[in-house]
Parts: sequence; C-alpha cells; structure tokens
Amino acid sequence: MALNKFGTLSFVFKYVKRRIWLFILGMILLIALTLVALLPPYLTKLVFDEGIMARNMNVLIKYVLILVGTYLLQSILNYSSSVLFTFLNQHTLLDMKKDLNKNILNLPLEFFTTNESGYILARMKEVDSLSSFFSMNTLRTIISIFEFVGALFIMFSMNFKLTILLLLMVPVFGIVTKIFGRSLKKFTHSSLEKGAMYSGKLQQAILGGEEIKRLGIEEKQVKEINQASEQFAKTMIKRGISMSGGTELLTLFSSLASVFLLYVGGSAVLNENISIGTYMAFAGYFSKLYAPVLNWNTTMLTIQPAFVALERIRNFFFKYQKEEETGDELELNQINEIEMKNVSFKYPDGNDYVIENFDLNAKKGTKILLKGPNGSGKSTIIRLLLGFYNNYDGKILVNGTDSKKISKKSLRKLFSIVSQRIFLLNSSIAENIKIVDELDEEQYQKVLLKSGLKEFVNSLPLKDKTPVGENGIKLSGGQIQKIAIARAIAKANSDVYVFDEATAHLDSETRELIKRFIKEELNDKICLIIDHSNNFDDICNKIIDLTKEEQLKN
Ligand SMILES: Nc1ncnc2c1ncn2[C@@H]1O[C@H](COP(=O)(O)OP(=O)(O)OP(=O)(O)O)[C@@H](O)[C@H]1O
Repeated sequence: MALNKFGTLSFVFKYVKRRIWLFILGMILLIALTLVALLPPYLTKLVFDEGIMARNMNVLIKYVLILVGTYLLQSILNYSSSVLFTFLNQHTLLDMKKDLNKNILNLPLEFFTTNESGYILARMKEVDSLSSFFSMNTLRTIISIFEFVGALFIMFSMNFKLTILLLLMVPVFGIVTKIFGRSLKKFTHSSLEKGAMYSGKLQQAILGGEEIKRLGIEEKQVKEINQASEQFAKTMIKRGISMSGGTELLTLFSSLASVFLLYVGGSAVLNENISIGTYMAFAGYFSKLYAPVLNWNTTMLTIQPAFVALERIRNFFFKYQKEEETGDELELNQINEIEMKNVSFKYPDGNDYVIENFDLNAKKGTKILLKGPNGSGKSTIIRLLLGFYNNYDGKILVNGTDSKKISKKSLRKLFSIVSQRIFLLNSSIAENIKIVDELDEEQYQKVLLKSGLKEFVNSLPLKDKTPVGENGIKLSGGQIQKIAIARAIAKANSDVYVFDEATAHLDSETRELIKRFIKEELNDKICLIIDHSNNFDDICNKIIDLTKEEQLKN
C-alpha cells in the first residue's frame, strides 16, 4: 500500500493532537519569534538613514539600544521554543514507540515466521528518525515561511521593483531543491532497507554463534554479513554523494544570488532610486526570501528520511492484520471440549495442504496421542487450536462454539503448553517458571518436584536464582525441557495440556515422572501429547496417526 504524504501527515497529526495546546503555544512562540526577527534589518535601515547619514548621535544610540533589546528578546524566544519543541518531540516519539511496541506483539504469528528478528528490530529503530519532524531544522523552516511573508510585505513597501527582481531567483532554488529531494528520497529508502537487512544477517549469526562454530561455517557467514554490509555502505555512499551535490549546488546559488543583489541593489543606490539604509535593509531581508527553500532543503535532509521511515513503518507493521480483540468475542472461562471437523489447512506462504480433512474430538478426561512422521502437521494442529491461523477450511469448535468467535487471549489462557521450541527469558530459573502466574512457596516446591527440577535446582549455588542465559544457553537440553514442563504445570487454571515432544531430551527417570504426572493428575483435563516414541501409548485413551486415515484407539 503506497502512502501519500497526506496520509503520512495525518498519521503524525494523530499524535500531535494529544498535546495540541502545547503545540499551539509553540506556534504562538514561533510567530512572536518571526515578528521579532523581522525587526533588525528595518532598524538597521533607520540606523543608517536617520542616524549615520543624518549625523544624529541620539537617534543612533536610540536605535542601537532597540537593536540590543530585539536581539535579547529573539534569544529568549528562540530558547523557549526550542525547549518546548524538544519536550514535544520526545514525548510524541515516545507515544509512537509505545503504540508500536503494543502493536508488535499483537501481530499474527505469520509476521514473526516470515521476518528475521534483526530485520524487525532494525525497522523498529527507524522510529527514531521520526524525531526530526519536530526538530530545530523543521522549526527553522516553519519560522522562515512566516519570515518570508513578513519580509516580502516590508520589502514591497520599501521598493516594489527591486523586490520583484529579487523574487525571480526563488524558482531557481525551488527547482534545484525538488530534483535533489527526489534522488535523496530514493537513496534514503534503499539505505534504510539495506541497513535493516544487514542487521538481520548480523543478529542471525550472533544468535546462531554456537551452531556456526560447530558446523565450521564461520567464513561463509562472515562473507554473507560482509556482503550485506557492503551493500549498505554502497547505498550510504550514493546517499552521501547526492546530499553533498545538492547542498553544494544550493550554496553556490545563494552566493550567486547575493552577488545579484549587490549588482541590482548597488545600481539602484547609484541611480539614487533607494537610500543606503534601504539597501542595507534589503540585504538583511534578502536572505529571508530564499530561507524557506534553503531551510526546506536542510530540513529535507532529516525529514525526508523521517517520511520514508514513517511510510516504511506503516507499510511493514500495518500490512499484517493485527490479532485485535474487538471486545465482541466470547470470553472463555473453561474448556470442556475441543473439536476439529474436516479441517484442511495450508500455510499462507505454502502451496500444499499440511493437513487435510482432519477430525479431532476431545472432552475433559481425554488424552490424545498425536503420531506421525516429521512434517506431517502435528504442531500445526496445535497452532490451529490456539487460533494462530484463521484461513483454514472446516470447523474448529471449543465447547461447541466456533473458535473464530472466541477471544484468542482467553482461549490461550486455558492452555498449558510444552512446545518443541522452548523460549526461555534471559533471567533466573524461578522467573522463567513463574512467567505467567505467581505461585506460593508450597505450590512452587510441588512444581519443582513434579517437573523433576528440584534436585538440580538445589544443587546450584544460587538455587532457583541462577540465571539461565540467553534462551537457556547455560543449561542442558534436558534442563531447559524441565523448566518448560514446570512452567506448564505452574500455569493456573489450564484445561488443556499440550506436550509437543516434551520429553525427548529427558532421562528415563524424569520421563517416567512426567508420565506419572500426566496419568494421575490430568484426569479431568484434555491432554494432547505429540511423541514419536511408544512411551505414552499406555496412558492415552486415543491415538491419532496422521499417516493413517483412521484413529487407532478409541
Ligand atoms: N510458518 C510456516 N510457514 C510455512 N510452512 C510451515 C510453517 N510451519 C510449518 N510449516 C510446514 O508445515 C508442515 C508441518 O509442520 P509441523 O511443524 O506441523 O510438523 P510436525 O508434524 O509437528 O513435525 P515434527 O514431527 O518434525 O515436529 C511442514 O512441512 C513444515 O515445513
């Protein structure tokens, strides 16, 4: 979805609106600043014409003192508006970031499976460049537009013909700025994209550092990262060249324009059409005629990336439909039955059906063992039950209600899952176990016992305060799995327990412990167990083999 500037501005305005009175105060300060800034050239004219040329010391002193006061006032107004806009800038940015942070975790699973985490992070960081919307450069551009109008008015009142002549130069600046802006936008876009890709590659390599070393593919990885880094550097060079070219061209034009003023203004003084004072005032106002265009150029250097970043942020983060809860969905308090009727599903980016015409029925007390070779769709069935995808054929019912009508948050709250890919926070063992619900000491000790963690935790010098490292890097595969099991047991009020290859890394003793827990303590729950071994055959009352049409046991 291509967004126009209007769409982008209205998006920014949504945030401005929240502090509209401060923005209005800021604009009043800017207008006051403009009026004060218009005084010095006119006062200079009076200093020359009525003081110096008329050889009147008192008048000279009077205007010099007024000039001092004007500059003082200008400084105070400048300082106040810049403080105010710094405050507004940072708070507006903070609001945007908060919204983005909230949005990101509400995006569908597809967003996280199709984009590298480093790439997502880099794109989120692009928000920082939005700060330039309210930076001093932008303020200067706004002030210069006000000043342009004021200066034009005063110049016309002093000498109409000379003003028209000087105005002729403005379109030249406009054209150069426009061409320059276009190429800058193009290079900014590609440099942001290449930068995000570079971050993605780098983060992937850092996360997979151990595996890369094991496979001995360090050089290959370095080559790929360097290639991404080179592409990023190339676009940055192009952007830099375009920026220097544009800036230099504009500087040259403004120098030539002042020579032009020297010539036409000087000729007017020689022909006695204007006084020296008027010439001096013209020299002061002259720069204000081109200032909006020149300032726009400088502002563009910072604001253009901000516009591009905003478009990219909106295109990227908002192209996925959020998993938003409208409040109309049914809130679940318990799950008594889950059913899948004739369900067929393929992933949004996949061509083939992962599961076809699949049926499942589980009431409280049912323990289902899901079997089937790798890639046969076992974990996909769990994802569908959790409402991660809606684009399936057939029906998924919870307590007889279409699962699409049920609040996903309330549904997921009633599931305890030990997934195949376990994610641990980089914090202590205890914090990882109590990630969803707080437990009292007695409950917590029971959880440690049931998950087979107690002995291990007690053997550690820091006990359950031991940090697990990034994604459990400091623990063994089995220990990670035990923490995930403890986490699932610790979650209060669950009605459905899912064990997706939950015991693959466990020793036989712990496996038996978990088996006993499932057998003895989950009899009034629904259990879905995915396992390749025959370990759980005897404690399940239903076995579904995804390679076979019929269910093996009922
Ligand atoms: N996010 C995804 N996007 C596209 N295809 C996917 C996605 N996740 C899984 N698949 C594909 O769907 C199929 C089923 O995957 P799934 O993880 O459900 O299998 P599984 O039966 O649990 O396998 P395993 O026994 O190896 O754990 C696989 O072919 C896999 O490549």
